[in-house]
Amino acid sequence: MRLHIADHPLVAHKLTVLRDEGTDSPTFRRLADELVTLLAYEATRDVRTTDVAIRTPVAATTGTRLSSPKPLVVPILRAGLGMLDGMTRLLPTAEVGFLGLVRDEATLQATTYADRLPDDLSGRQCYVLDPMLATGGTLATAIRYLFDRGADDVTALCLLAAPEGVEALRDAVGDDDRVQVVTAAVDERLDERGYIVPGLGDAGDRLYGVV
Ligand SMILES: O=P(O)(O)OC[C@H]1O[C@H](OP(=O)(O)OP(=O)(O)O)[C@H](O)[C@@H]1O
Ligand SMILES: O=c1cc[nH]c(=O)[nH]1
Ligand SMILES: [Mg+2]
Repeated sequence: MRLHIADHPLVAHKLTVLRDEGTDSPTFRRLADELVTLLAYEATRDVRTTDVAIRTPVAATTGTRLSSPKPLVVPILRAGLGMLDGMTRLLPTAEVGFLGLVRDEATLQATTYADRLPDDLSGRQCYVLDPMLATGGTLATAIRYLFDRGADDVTALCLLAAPEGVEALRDAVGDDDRVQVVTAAVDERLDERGYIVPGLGDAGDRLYGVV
């Protein structure tokens, strides 16, 4: 598994406002959207492209366009939805599949409650959107789903990760280079409730309200 931590002052600035408990929901949504666009720039570095012949007003030249089949973007409901617009702004031709997972706050086990993905993902590059990589259970389940359906590679975009979650994911996927995690930061640790410290709290609640 490859891990990329976006190291950029704009990312650090936006993340700081996102973490602040005084940041209201509309601002949180806007910043999550902006941050994912910055992460998407790094996350799509290996997106497949094809050469294409074009003419500029001056000369003939060879350009680049995204290859087929189209990339698949998979937001993990609920909180991953807050990253979808920012991602599709950069990848407007991508298709979108949905996975709904919720973590039991007592056992920290993730269960799947929604699956609207194509059955066959052979040849597809997949981009999973989930703001929080905490224990890693949710992301490990999502990645397994995608590979079980034949995905070629899976890149996860996370706003924040815990070291424990990164290690757990490494244990789950091993040295499989087809898996990449791109995150704005790896924080200090998980607390006893499985929350990222210092983190930003419950991403879904901050985006959409407490359930
Ligand atoms: O790494 P893990 O320990 O599995 O935890 C991370 C998951 O927890 C949160 O989802 P939550 O279960 O709160 O659902 P929500 O997005 O609907 O709020 C978060 O959005 C991740 O999906
Ligand atoms: O810190 C955390 C951990 C899991 N899920 C969240 O939304 N936040
Ligand atoms: Mg939540």
